[in-house]
Amino acid sequence: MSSEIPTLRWGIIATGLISSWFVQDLALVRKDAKANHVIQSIGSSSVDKARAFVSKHLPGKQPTVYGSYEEVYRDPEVDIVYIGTPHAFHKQNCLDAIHAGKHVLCEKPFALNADEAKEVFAAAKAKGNVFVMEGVWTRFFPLTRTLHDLLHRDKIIGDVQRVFCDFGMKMDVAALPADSRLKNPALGAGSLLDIGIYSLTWGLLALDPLRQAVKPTIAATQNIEYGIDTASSILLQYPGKQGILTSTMAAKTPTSFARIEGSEGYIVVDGFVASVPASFTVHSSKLGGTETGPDGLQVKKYEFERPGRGFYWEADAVARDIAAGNTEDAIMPWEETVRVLEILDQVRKQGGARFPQDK
Ligand SMILES: NC(=O)C1=CN([C@@H]2O[C@H](COP(=O)(O)OP(=O)(O)OC[C@H]3O[C@@H](n4cnc5c(N)ncnc54)[C@H](OP(=O)(O)O)[C@@H]3O)[C@@H](O)[C@H]2O)C=CC1
Ligand SMILES: O=C1OC[C@@H](O)[C@H](O)[C@H]1O
Repeated sequence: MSSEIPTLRWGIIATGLISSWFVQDLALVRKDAKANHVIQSIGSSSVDKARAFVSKHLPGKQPTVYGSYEEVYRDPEVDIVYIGTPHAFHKQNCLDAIHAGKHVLCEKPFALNADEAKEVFAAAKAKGNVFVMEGVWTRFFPLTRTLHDLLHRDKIIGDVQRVFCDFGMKMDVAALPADSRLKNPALGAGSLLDIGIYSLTWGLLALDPLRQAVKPTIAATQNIEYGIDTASSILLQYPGKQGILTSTMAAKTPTSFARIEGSEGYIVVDGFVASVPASFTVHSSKLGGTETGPDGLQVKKYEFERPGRGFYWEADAVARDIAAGNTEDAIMPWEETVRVLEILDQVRKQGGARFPQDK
């Protein structure tokens, strides 16, 4: 790769909440940017929606606007398609973009189940030379990378033994319209794929980040209401270590936390706003500092700045991968997307949440 930072031209499909967050972040001026991001075109179910999206979220910019997704796939000025549609459309959107020869960054969850994800990756492999990644943005945060290194490179709390993680949102499912992406099973609704995926992500990052351990034993239970899981609890059992990973759409107030326990201490990840933590605190006999907590362990808090929301970290990684000729990213490779979806499939099998698209 040359010393110049790469430029990537994005075609955005769908003009909902996440697409607005994504483009706002990519439009930020950053002094430490690792790539230039150009919002080249916007595709929506209606050209008026696309125009309104641009004037609201990209003032002063003039991307090409389309009243369909197909025109984005066909746009020769677009290098990569960002997919911000509801879960149930991800597979077909990915296949269509790949078929047109575009790189793809697809929002989480990558697909409804592991079979769908494998179908997309097979298509990408057959096409050759297209980069595809699931946008699990929190994996790319400096906070997450630092936590990963402290846990696994420095073994700052010794051997990881247990992980607790909860993500609770107040979504008032009863009041949502039947066609909401958060309520309609045909759109992939439910707590598990929408927010439980984050709890599972923290669990896997702590317990088995490199997919080296044997596959875990899974025990799971789900509240099924309105035909979807409104709450899910997962127990992941690895030899000598376990994760307790939960999600609910019925929290009284939004709650999120993660606590990772090891043989020499523990780490509390906190300051969450929805899926995003602000800091973590290490309590350990291995810190080498002087400040100690009531439990006699040394204590160190790690805090992180996050201008905007933080989508540019995953976008920069994607741009650098593409410039380097990679078809997968090392932090979120295809195998990891499949591992996560296989666990989610197993949880739904035990818990009872079904999508019409499941075989
Ligand atoms: N990384 C993160 O923090 C977050 C990720 N997400 C993920 O982003 C994706 C989209 O979520 P979000 O932006 O909240 O969803 P929204 O409901 O806000 O937007 C979805 C958009 O998809 C398009 N769409 C196409 N078909 C349908 C349909 N049948 N019903 C509804 N919308 C449709 C519409 O855009 P148009 O009419 O322009 O085509 C719509 O605006 C999901 O995969 C979700 O999990 C969501 C929130 C946060
Ligand atoms: O990814 C997400 O994180 C935040 C939630 O509000 C949202 O529903 C979900 O898709």
